[in-house]
Parts: sequence; C-alpha cells; structure tokens
Amino acid sequence: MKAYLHLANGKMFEGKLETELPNGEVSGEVVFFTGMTGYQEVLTDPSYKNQMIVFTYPLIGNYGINATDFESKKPHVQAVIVYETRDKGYHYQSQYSLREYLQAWNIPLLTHIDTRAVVKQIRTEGVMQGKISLTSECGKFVKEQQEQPIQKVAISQIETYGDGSEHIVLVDFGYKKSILQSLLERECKVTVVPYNTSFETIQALEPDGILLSNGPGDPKQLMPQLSTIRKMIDHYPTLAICLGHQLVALAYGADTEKLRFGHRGANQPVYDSVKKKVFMTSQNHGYVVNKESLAHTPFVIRFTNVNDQSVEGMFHPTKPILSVQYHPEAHPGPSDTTSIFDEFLQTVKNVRREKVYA
Ligand SMILES: NC(=O)CC[C@H](N)C(=O)O
Repeated sequence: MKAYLHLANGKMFEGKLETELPNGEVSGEVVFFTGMTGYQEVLTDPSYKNQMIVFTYPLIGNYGINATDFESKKPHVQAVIVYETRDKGYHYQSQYSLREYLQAWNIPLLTHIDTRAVVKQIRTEGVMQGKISLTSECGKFVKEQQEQPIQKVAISQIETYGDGSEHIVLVDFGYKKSILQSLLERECKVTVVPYNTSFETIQALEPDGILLSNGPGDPKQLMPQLSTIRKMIDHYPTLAICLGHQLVALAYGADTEKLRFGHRGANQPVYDSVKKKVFMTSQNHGYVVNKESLAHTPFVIRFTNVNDQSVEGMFHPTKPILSVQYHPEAHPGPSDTTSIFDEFLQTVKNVRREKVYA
C-alpha cells in the first residue's frame, strides 16, 4: 500500500507501507542511523523511544530478527523507514523477518523511501518532526511530544542480577541489556533501580559503585532528579553512559544542548586524551554537554568527537567519576571501548580496598 512520509519542513516522500498503520498515521522525531548492521539492537534500544528511524544502509532486514540480539524486551521506535527490505531473514539464527517482528508490535515499516534525500533534509535543516500517513495531504502537524519518555521505558521495581563480588547499582533511565551484560561478564552483582529511587534507598543497598544508564529524551526533563544524582555520584565510584553522562554534567551545574542532527551509528571516531588514541565508537544521542559550561565545573574533558569536536566524555580530577557520551557496551557497533568497564571496576575495587584498609 502507498504511504507518505511528511517532514515538518513541508517535504514529502512517497513509499510503500509493509505493515498496518495504527490509527491511520504515526508521528515522531525523524532521526537517522548510519550503521550497516545492528538494526535489531537499534529497534530495541529504549533511548529511541518516540523516534522514527531512517536507516541509511539501503538494505535492512536481510539477516532477520533472532532471539539473542535484543537490547530490551520490546522495540521502542515509533516507525522504521528504509529503502529496501527482505521478507525473509537470511541467517541461521533468524526467527522472524523484520516485517513480521514490527507488525507483531504494531510498528509501521515504510520502504522504498529515498533515504539519502531524507537524510539530506535533516542534515541541512536539522532534526525535525515527521509523520507517516496514507494520504499525500500533510494535514495538521502534531507538535513535538512533551511527555517524559523515561517513565515509559524504565523499570518501576528493583531487579537483581548476578552474585559477583562487586555490587553495582545500575540506575535505570531505560538501560540497554548489553550494559547489564558488560557488568555481569565482569563478575558483578547488579541491582537495577528505578531512575527516581531515593538516595537513602541506594545507601541501604550498600553499593560499591553506581552506573547511570542511557535513556530517551532531553536530559533536562530530569531536573527534579539532579540533587539525588549529585549525592549518588559524590558518594560512590560512578560510570555514566550517554544520558547518564549528560546528567552528571547537569548535576554539577554544566549545560546540555541539542545537536543539529545527532550522532547515531557505529563508526563515530572519538579521541581519548588519556590513551592518546582515536577509537571507533557506537553512538545514539541527540543531545550533548556544552563544552564551555564545563569550564565552571571541576570536570576534565577526556573524550572528544573527531568529526565535530563535541564532548564525548569526562572525568572528575579528585573523585572517581567517569562519564562517556558514546556506548562502550557496543551492540550495535564496535567493541573497541569495552575497556571503560574494566577501568570502572578497577576504580570500584581500589576505592573499596581503601575503605577496608583505611
Ligand atoms: N542513548 C542515550 O542515552 C541518549 C541520551 C539522550 N536521550 C540523547 O538523545 O542525547
């Protein structure tokens, strides 16, 4: 069936709808992902809540959907926009085709869209709202959603995993399974807590370290949480990833801002000023920490994006706080920066030893 992608700047693209279109139309922020593989991880990464994803690689779905590459229990994207797909997964582990999977979750799949042309619009005019509908009439454009997406993707009850020696509290703003997995692989006991858990509850859990997770939306929506976050990170060794990193900056009085069209892909080059090397990283973010505003905090910028010089991570010079804007857990994309987890756990162990033998 014919369907149309309308962008908020008035541009329209005709495509083919491969699934049903619940309520006759769907809208959301239109963003693009540049990785050649990893669509299953992208669809199930909670940070993409409310967004319509344009995949720039022209063939998406060729290896199907398998039972292991999910980053959470369900897909969170608002819609999927591609040039071409396959209605069969050509991989021995494939259980469903991309279309079957999206149809089962009522997520529209729009194909035969000139994705290069859509990306050019976003790159020149900046990220914008879009709408998929069955008519070529654009109609009334829905305003950007104001609701807080974190409530929709984060857990509401404490969960525990593993029984290792280091106890990490993972504060959940919409965590990816690979972050939890990275801790479990390093023999941690992990308690996942809802994002609005009080400092007293966290203290009662007696963690050895804190991990602030990734998550959807504007970090400034979490302003009411900042004083608790500040207490947590000042008390315990902390690793903060993506949204977590932005929250660390905000908790210390720095500022965040929206990037023109975000970094979403599997080959974002990042310079590490400690190791003096460039690493290829996996990324998915639309917001970024404002560099100038960090000057009013004690933080030292450690990681910088080589493409646009934006802040990709920082550390506190005297407290054990490390934060990264990119995704060291990968999935999708390169695992070149997984050593960040080793660094974090080494810090956690050192701090514990100092406490015990002080
Ligand atoms: N993956 C993330 O944690 C994304 C953080 C934030 N929602 C952003 O878009 O910048």
